[in-house]
Amino acid sequence: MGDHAMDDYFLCWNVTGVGEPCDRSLAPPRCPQRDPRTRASRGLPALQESTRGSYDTFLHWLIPHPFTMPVTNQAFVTLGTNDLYCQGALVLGKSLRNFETSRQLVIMVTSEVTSRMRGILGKVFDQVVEVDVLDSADSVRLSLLKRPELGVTFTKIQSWTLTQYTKCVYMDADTIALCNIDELFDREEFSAAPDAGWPDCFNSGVFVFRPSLETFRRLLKYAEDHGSFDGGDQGLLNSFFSNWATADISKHLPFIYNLSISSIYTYSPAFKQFGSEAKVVHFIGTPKPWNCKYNPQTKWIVEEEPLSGSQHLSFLVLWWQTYISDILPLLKEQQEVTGTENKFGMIEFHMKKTPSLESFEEVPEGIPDSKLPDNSSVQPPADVNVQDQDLPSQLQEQPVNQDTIHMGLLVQSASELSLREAEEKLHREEERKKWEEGHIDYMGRHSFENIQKKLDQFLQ
Ligand SMILES: O=c1ccn([C@@H]2O[C@H](COP(=O)(O)OP(=O)(O)O[C@H]3O[C@H](CO)[C@@H](O)[C@H](O)[C@H]3O)[C@@H](O)[C@H]2O)c(=O)[nH]1
Ligand SMILES: [Mn+2]
Repeated sequence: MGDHAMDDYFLCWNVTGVGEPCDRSLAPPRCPQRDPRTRASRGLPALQESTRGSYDTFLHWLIPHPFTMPVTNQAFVTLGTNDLYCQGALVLGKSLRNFETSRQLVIMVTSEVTSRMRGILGKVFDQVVEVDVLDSADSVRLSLLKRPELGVTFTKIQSWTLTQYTKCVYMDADTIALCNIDELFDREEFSAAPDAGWPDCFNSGVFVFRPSLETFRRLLKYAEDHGSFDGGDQGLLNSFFSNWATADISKHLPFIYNLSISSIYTYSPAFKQFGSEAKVVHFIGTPKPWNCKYNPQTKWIVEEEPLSGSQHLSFLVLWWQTYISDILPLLKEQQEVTGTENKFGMIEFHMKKTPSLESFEEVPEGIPDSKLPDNSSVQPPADVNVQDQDLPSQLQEQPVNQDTIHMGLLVQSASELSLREAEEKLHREEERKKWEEGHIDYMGRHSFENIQKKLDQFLQ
């Protein structure tokens, strides 16, 4: 346990008696756990009067609580080099917030991330830090992995420059937390979980590290001298922290902190046995959740090619439910702040088939509960064969947030959601606007050759 959190923890332990961990239900008033509205929205029972009046409660009100006291010198860190990956980062950030992390949330972005997206990221993350793109430019090795885009993941090593923090947990933008995972800060650099494909290597989607300019410099030098055996950051980091596999078992994070989605079907008995203990799911490889299509009516993934099993799909659905209940409202807020004429314009971009917008301008008051979207469970539609008991417990209950119901209704009326199409459409609109405003990229996208190519494609 690190730094400030340590003192607070011991204070609490001394007061409540050694051996008796703090009772979260007795947290001080500023703890959202005590707020009846938060409790109701998360499906928690209301606190009983008797627990409020006890001597212990009184002491807890006076003494900082270990679970809610912010630890400002430690952070969860993620990376988004474009608006699509940032959508993933938003879901990750919100999942950490929903489970009341006491650590700071930081996202590193690169120049390609739009100001619109940075504004939204600022609502979830404590810090949005611009970093330079580092690219391994190692197309030969990356093509072995069939993922040419992963060279850009070298940018991840910029995490070591965040020296305002003493310890950090890096998490890929394609991960989601299923519970509070602050205990990861008890670990030391360099801790990570085994990679499902080659368990003597760690997976670089979740790791504990200590920012240091010296380590950053050494990593850069190592990259220059040796490159990366897989072309991405994972190869580089595994070579750099090469004694991870053998030196210190405490630096092996349990697999449940980085449950690779692929292992659900490559070792399904293990998933059956241990899946309910999962704390972080990692949507490694493809497709990423934001590249899948989601149908809000059936509350299930639209399968264009058969995907890998219903448990896999359940996690994708969980991602989408978090997106719909926690991220879409932020997009709407942002829209209102920036005062764009079309109130639901941005939402429209997130729908494949959008019914007429007028019908959503006002959501009628007093809609019976039965008509409200039921976000309370992640279940496949009737024709999808999955046994309830096969699903991890986290997937069987999803909090309903009263504030998101309007948005839920909006989204429920769309037949399919696709973030990729949404972003592409938005990008095209922005390009058109730039062109109309006279910002023409004569040397690049709008060069004569490119325009000629487009015309040829069109005329074919
Ligand atoms: O265009 C991109 C690509 C990646 N990322 C970031 O880099 C991370 C890693 O990329 P991802 O597509 O998630 O890679 P994985 O499918 O998880 O593949 C593996 O291989 C990568 C390259 O070595 C490692 O970075 C991953 O941690 C490892 O799980 C993402 O989550 C993002 O945070 C971007 O921001 N933009
Ligand atoms: Mn990843």
